[in-house]
Amino acid sequence: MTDGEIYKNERQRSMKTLIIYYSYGGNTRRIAEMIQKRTGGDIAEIETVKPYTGSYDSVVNQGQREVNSGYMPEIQPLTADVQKYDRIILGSPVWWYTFAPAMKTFLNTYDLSGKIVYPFATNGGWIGHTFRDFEKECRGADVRKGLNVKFDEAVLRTPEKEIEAWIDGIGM
Ligand SMILES: Cc1cc2nc3c(=O)[nH]c(=O)nc-3n(C[C@H](O)[C@H](O)[C@H](O)COP(=O)(O)O)c2cc1C
Repeated sequence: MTDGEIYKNERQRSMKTLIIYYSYGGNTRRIAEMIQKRTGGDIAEIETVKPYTGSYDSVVNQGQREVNSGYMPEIQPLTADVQKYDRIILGSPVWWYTFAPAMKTFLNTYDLSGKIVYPFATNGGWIGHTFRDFEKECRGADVRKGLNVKFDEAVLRTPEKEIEAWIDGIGM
């Protein structure tokens, strides 16, 4: 290894990483916890002040209205101090081809400039413009290649090996 490579590795190891996720049905939480187990990073959940209630179909319809209008639901204050971390792993379900409105609120409330961001999105196979939107909304951050995690309802379809390879690429 060259001195430059050693320096880079050391720097990467000393960086502090926070996993931040929103999950309505539990799929994104499952992946966030998988990442947390493998990396030992800290973890924080984005929660809306007013929970989504009613049937799945009514939430799907409400989500469509919210995404189309750019609505940002109020969220609880995050339990972690984002400013203490150099790297942020951001997870959201895909809602109508982008991240969930609660993630939009988060990105418009917290400043991620100067940080390295690794996004992941769970979805049923229609990711749309989710990763482009992460790049746009994480203003001033260095947004790295995202991970697309496919589920059929609660059944994980993306091979765990693929998820693990992405996590290992973060280099913690
Ligand atoms: C409001 C709503 C909109 C959704 N829109 C999409 C979509 O555009 N594309 C897609 O592939 N899946 C879509 N889904 C499915 C979810 O992205 C998928 O089930 C995800 O894994 C759920 O994550 P969670 O359990 O963490 O909430 C939608 C689900 C909901 C509730």
